[in-house]
Amino acid sequence: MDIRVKICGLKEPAHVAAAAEAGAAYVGFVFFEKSPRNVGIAQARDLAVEAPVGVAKVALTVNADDAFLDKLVETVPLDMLQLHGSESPERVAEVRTRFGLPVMKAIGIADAEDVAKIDTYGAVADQLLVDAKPPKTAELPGGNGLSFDWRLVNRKYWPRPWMLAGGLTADNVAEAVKMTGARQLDLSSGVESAPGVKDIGMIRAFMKAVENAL
Ligand SMILES: O=C(O)c1ccccc1NCC(=O)[C@H](O)[C@H](O)COP(=O)(O)O
Repeated sequence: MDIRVKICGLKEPAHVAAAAEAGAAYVGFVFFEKSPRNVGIAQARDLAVEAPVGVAKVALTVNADDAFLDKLVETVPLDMLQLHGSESPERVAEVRTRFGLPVMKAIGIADAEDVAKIDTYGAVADQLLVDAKPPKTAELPGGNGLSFDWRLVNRKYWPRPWMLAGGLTADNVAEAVKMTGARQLDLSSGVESAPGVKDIGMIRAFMKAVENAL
């Protein structure tokens, strides 16, 4: 079984193309103004329209309201919405119904109590993103290049497809897959030469490391 990879925080068509060419199944666009990876709706539209056929285009939003999501889904050809804020299970269900796209809910993990939340969101989301919980001092609610203790999700089963995220790199991905059993992975910082600056060589190296991880 192949591992499916999502490369998040892409801002340039060449990086979207390189991710797809290297075998990424998903590409992610970040809508969060404080992020060095932030894109506007018009920019995301151009990236999505030019994306190679077959790669799934995911929009990452943080506690977005209906007006923003209306504009987003009307303008950008998307395959999935990723909710990366403190959206409640009720809000996840509402977004799923209202916008007619599969919804992936990110859950930040620092301890076993956080792991229990995955079951709650598993009842309402199409996919789950199991990510490191951001430190209280972090500016960003995700994309901080930090891993959590992978033993917390070792041999867990959830009734929804899930992705492992948080601090993945070409150097640690084999161990991450071995410890967690993840079959989908999501990363951003691990393929960047500086915050928000994707590196095609690092994208290729990560995808190669994933191929060798199984
Ligand atoms: O990447 C951002 O800047 C960002 C901003 C606001 C919310 C979430 C954000 N990123 C989430 C991700 O890119 C990934 O889902 C994940 O957290 C992995 O990030 P990384 O640890 O950098 O590989």
